Amino acid sequence: SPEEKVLQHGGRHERLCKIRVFCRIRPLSKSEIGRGSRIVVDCPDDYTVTVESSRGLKEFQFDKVFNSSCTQEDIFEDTSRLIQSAVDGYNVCIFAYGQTGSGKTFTMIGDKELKNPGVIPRAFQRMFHIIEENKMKFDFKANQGDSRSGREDLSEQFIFIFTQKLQFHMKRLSHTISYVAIKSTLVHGEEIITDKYENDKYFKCYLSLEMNSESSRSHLIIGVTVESTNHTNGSVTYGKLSLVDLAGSERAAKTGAKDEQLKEENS
Ligand SMILES: Nc1ncnc2c1ncn2[C@@H]1O[C@H](COP(=O)(O)OP(=O)(O)OP(=O)(O)O)[C@@H](O)[C@H]1O
Repeated sequence: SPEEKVLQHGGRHERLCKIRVFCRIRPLSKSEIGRGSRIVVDCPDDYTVTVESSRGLKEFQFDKVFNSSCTQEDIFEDTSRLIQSAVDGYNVCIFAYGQTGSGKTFTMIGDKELKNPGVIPRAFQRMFHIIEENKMKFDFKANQGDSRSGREDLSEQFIFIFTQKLQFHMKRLSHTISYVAIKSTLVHGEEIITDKYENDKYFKCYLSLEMNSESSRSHLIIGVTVESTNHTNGSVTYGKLSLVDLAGSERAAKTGAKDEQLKEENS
């Protein structure tokens, strides 16, 4: 809880509780250009977005606005210090929210070929870098479900694999997965990968829907807990990094999602 952290960290309360909201504007896609669509969003400065609507120009304020020419590097530059914060014992959550096709998956994961990797693979690269630099030991496993909540644990909906070159691959899993645990150990730059999962019926993350031919109608939540031991005084701190690519925020009726897909999307 914030109170506990205040006691632990004294005056750093503000930093611990701070929420920052960024807005990213994506460029028009080829199909939008083909349909003759035009841009109705503008950012007059780094903090303001204006949107043309039937009731006039609407203005919104953000902590930062990234215009359509901003790169994946630009986005990560502004979030990367949070990775160090997680290693330092803070709880950090980065999530993407927006309607289908707005660019959440592109921002968080990247394009399919990973030529333009997004926040998640970059975050892991940065984390491995910090770990290697500090000669730390890395223990990595998927979160376990919280049986008290009575809900299916969303963090069980993923599987991620690191190759020896620390490349990042990921597959979204259906919520029917009963248990997933991936463990990866990195000691002094040498990586050992062990993985284990019961029920390997994962399915491809891209599902075709009425609003977006490549829509991912599931939430993706990756949680990493970082345990750091101070070898001078033996104190142990825990930081948590949660990286989330939410399902589209539009009304379900518009998407055509049904049954299991709809259940997963609503959770
Ligand atoms: N900043 C960007 N630059 C270039 N292409 C982009 C950008 N953002 C998104 N795209 C492209 O736009 C398309 C839709 O983006 P994306 O799949 O990330 O949307 P989404 O918000 O995750 O949608 P859904 O909620 O349905 O999963 C993709 O083909 C993606 O590659």
